[in-house]
Amino acid sequence: MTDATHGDPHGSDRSLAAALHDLVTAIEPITGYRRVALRAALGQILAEPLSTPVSVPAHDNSAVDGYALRHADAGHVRLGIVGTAAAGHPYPGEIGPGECVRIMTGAVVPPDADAVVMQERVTIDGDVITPTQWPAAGNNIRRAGEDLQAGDRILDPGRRLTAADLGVIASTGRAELEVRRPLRVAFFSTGDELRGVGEPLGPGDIYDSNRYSLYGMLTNLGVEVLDLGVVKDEPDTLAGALAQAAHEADAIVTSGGVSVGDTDHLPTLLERHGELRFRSIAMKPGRPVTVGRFGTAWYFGLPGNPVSVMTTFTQVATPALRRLAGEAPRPARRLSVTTRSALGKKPGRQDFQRGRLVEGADGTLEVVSAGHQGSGVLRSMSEADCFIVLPVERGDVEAGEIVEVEPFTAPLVV
Ligand SMILES: Nc1nc2c(c(=O)[nH]1)N[C@H]1C(S)=C(S)[C@@H](COP(=O)(O)OP(=O)(O)OC[C@H]3O[C@@H](n4cnc5c(N)ncnc54)[C@H](O)[C@@H]3O)O[C@H]1N2
Ligand code: MOO
Repeated sequence: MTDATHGDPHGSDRSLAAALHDLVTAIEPITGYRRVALRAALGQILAEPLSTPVSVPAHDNSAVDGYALRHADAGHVRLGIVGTAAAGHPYPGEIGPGECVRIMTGAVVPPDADAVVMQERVTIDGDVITPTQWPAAGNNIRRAGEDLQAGDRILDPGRRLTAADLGVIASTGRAELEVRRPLRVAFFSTGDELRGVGEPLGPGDIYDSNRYSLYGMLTNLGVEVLDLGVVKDEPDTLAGALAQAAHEADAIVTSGGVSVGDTDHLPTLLERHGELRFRSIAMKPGRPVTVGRFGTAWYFGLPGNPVSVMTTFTQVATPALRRLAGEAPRPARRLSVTTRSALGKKPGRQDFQRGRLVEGADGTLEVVSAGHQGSGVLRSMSEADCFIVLPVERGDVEAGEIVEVEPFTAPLVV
């Protein structure tokens, strides 16, 4: 058959950046909010501005175990210990000239003291110390409010809360907060060749790996997942699965069936029963990525090749799902590093090659290729820790050239 018969839906590929900009602009975040206990907010999206009613720390306190003293006493050889301050047990009295207070890390610094000497810097004789090295005024004192000042805005709505955020919020005494309801994402694999793990394979069959990598990426994104299994390459069956998914979820992610073969029905179904926004991007792998809407649900049709699924999920679906979930924009972090490997590249598409960051001879970061770059070689993803992002117009890259990398991230660790 000729091109005239088939046409070329990829003929005028758009850049990923332009397509994403239009897509993210078109997406309105879901609504729906709930009040949750602090721990339940981990990985959820904050829906209110958070300010702190208290300063953190609340008081000037000691950074070390030692002795709180008056800096004006710097000439004194000997200081009498008049009391003790421990965390949670402030010293209630006053400190006069030539006096000091035994103080533990975290204890409130008595109002008369203006420096703390570490206990390793004194000699002790009964109730008397002799500093062997005088601290400068203010030394070893953590000032009230040096972390947060009462009234400070600490977090903005749209933030997906991390472990560090939970700690910061707890430090202000807050027990409950308002978060957005989680995004609900239905996903399924398409393909007559697919078998579930644990099943025997017939001739030409393969195991459905995409539903596992998708499950992992969706879960790491912090959304609620609805696994609709494997759907046959049959238009009515696919239309039924899409209708069910659109009914039950805010977004649908599928793998396979978006290219131009006789069993690739999804773009046509989207045109007929939904709204097709685009079905091709100048990216590799993942060119036939297909995006649109079914009913009220946003639809992401990821090309079936296992590496294409993971690449288009991170580069296309992730920013869109984040926006839909109500998360504030978070541009991918890219770094310029030297490539130790030569990289094959044809001009025409933006490449997302798989790489591994390594330490160069002078301690700087370098990247090596994660091996065979075929879009079916999933091992290259699992061995990689970054994408090597090569611009559309670039050709081959020689070892020693500077390239951009995008490290894979574990979003909820800190
Ligand atoms: N004539 C053309 N053919 C192809 C083009 C093109 O432009 N013109 N584009 C190629 C590109 S690029 C890609 S990517 C693929 C995408 O194809 P589909 O999305 O239609 O995916 P399938 O054909 O269904 O599958 C592709 C490949 O991946 C395997 N697969 C599918 N699902 C799974 C799964 N759940 N787990 C593991 N492996 C899966 C499938 O068996 C195929 O080998 O189209 C090119 N063709
Ligand atoms: O875009 Mo396809 O993903 O090159 O294999």
